Amino acid sequence: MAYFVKEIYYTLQGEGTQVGRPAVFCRFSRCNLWSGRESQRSQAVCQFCDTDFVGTDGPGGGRFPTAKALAEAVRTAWGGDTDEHSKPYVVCTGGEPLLQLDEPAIIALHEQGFAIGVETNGTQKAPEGLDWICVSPKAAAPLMLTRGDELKLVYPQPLAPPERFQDLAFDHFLLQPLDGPDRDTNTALTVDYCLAHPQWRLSLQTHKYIGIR
Ligand SMILES: C[S@@+](CC[C@H](N)C(=O)[O-])C[C@H]1O[C@@H](n2cnc3c(N)ncnc32)[C@H](O)[C@@H]1O
Ligand SMILES: Nc1nc2[nH]cc(C(=O)O)c2c(=O)[nH]1
Ligand code: SF4
Ligand SMILES: [Mg+2]
Repeated sequence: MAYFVKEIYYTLQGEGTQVGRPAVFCRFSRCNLWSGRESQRSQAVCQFCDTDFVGTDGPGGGRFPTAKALAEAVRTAWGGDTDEHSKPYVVCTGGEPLLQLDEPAIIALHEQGFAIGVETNGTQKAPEGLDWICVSPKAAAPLMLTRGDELKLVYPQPLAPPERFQDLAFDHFLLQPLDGPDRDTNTALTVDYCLAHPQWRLSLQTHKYIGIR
């Protein structure tokens, strides 16, 4: 199977429990909850997306004909050491990565020495072998993935309050302020919710504050 990838680049994980960890970001094209076209945002199931995932024209992006070719491109983006002190890490995101990320890709990435994280909207089943699963539920989308390593809810979503997710089988529960024109207000609301409900921790999108991607 061929893989369609918007961009592949090396940066720091900006969000969630693994914040600050060097990682190759492999951003798959396409999402099942929005076409990616601005003209269709207001009709989309997920309307707050902060990401361009359309096409394959970003840095390091392209159509990769095989899992091996994809994994080699990820390895090239890592560049540096792969000794026992610096096991390489890839974050598969998108778009919705679980529309494309399959077991052959996971095997090929493991063969290149990578631990594999995924950022998913939780509407698809996850293939075997992932090392870190971050689920970020969207209010209007059915949640299929009800277990994983972290649940990272964008807050506030009036139709998806944190109470709906607090008993699911995740090790970490995070609230991430909804970015957009009301980011500061949403950050204050998120702080208040975490203070009142200490099961939840604040996840800031740190890369946006320090000007990295
Ligand atoms: C662009 S999504 C791609 C992965 C997957 N489709 C998902 O939604 O989880 C990556 C992360 O950014 C979050 N995100 C997207 N738009 C956001 C926004 N406007 N404010 C805060 N977080 C946002 C998503 O909830 C998700 O955790
Ligand atoms: N630095 C950085 N960290 C991230 N963590 C999750 C991201 C995503 O878009 O999935 C993201 C991103 O876009 N950039
Ligand atoms: S599900 Fe993820 S990639 Fe898809 S539109 Fe929403 S935030 Fe963007
Ligand atoms: Mg992002």
